[in-house]
Amino acid sequence: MLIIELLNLLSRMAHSGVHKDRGELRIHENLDELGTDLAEYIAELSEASVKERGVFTIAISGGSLIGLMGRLCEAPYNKTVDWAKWYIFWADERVVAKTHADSNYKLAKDGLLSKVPVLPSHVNSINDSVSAEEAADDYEFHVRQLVKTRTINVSDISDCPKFDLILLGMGPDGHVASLFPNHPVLDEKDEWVTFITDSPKSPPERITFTLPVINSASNVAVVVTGESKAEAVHLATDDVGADCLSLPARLVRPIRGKLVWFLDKLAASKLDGSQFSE
Ligand SMILES: O=C1O[C@H](COP(=O)(O)O)[C@@H](O)[C@H](O)[C@H]1O
Repeated sequence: MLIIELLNLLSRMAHSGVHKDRGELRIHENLDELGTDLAEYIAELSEASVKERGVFTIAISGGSLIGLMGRLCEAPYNKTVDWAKWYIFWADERVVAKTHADSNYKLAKDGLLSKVPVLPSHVNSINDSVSAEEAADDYEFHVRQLVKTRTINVSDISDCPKFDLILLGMGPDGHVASLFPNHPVLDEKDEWVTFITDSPKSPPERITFTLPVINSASNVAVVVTGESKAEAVHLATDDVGADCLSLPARLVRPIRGKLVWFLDKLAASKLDGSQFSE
């Protein structure tokens, strides 16, 4: 068993690298390998957090990420992960009913949460019966209560929540959570959760964690697949011109935490390539 784990690790390391402060890049041959590595990564962080603090606070996103987390619902993880210790949050949510096809909650419920024994009271979804502004305020208030009781850890350098793990996807335009290119919310410094009513991607009304919260997490993973996102991956992680420095995905830089990019070969196809060894 140990030898197999070592071989797996070596094969993974052959396609990974660390790019200065823009994080670790893990490049996978296909979606299957990416899904396996992602499940193992999440399970390891869960185990470490539960050991250290008795809980695991994880914020998820919507989109393709949820399907890529599917391995967690299978053996061994469905049995070995301490699901009762998980507290689940959303890094962003669309302001629609929880039963709506666009709801990130519904996506996660159908694809993941209904298949594992998480406690319903630990699933921290948004209030879907109020305006976007109120939903953001409510969600921030709720997160503040859980920081006060230290269910969610607190940053060592600010009053920000320090989630054990924030999982992000990325759009072809470089957006993460519901932080879109050139949007004023990228400059938000005080709020933990904010709202937008003009999302360039439907639906227009959303709430989102702000960059200070994302960058205060202990661990952030950005999970990106497909050729349509290759250019944005390059702009977010390679040495590029000053005009790309404000791409939302490039602004993800945990201050004290660890950043890992999970990529398939297609998403990695436009990387400069000099920063990782084959
Ligand atoms: O609208 C959103 O898009 C991003 C990216 O989605 P993907 O399907 O291209 O992976 C997602 O991470 C975010 O949570 C969602 O609201």
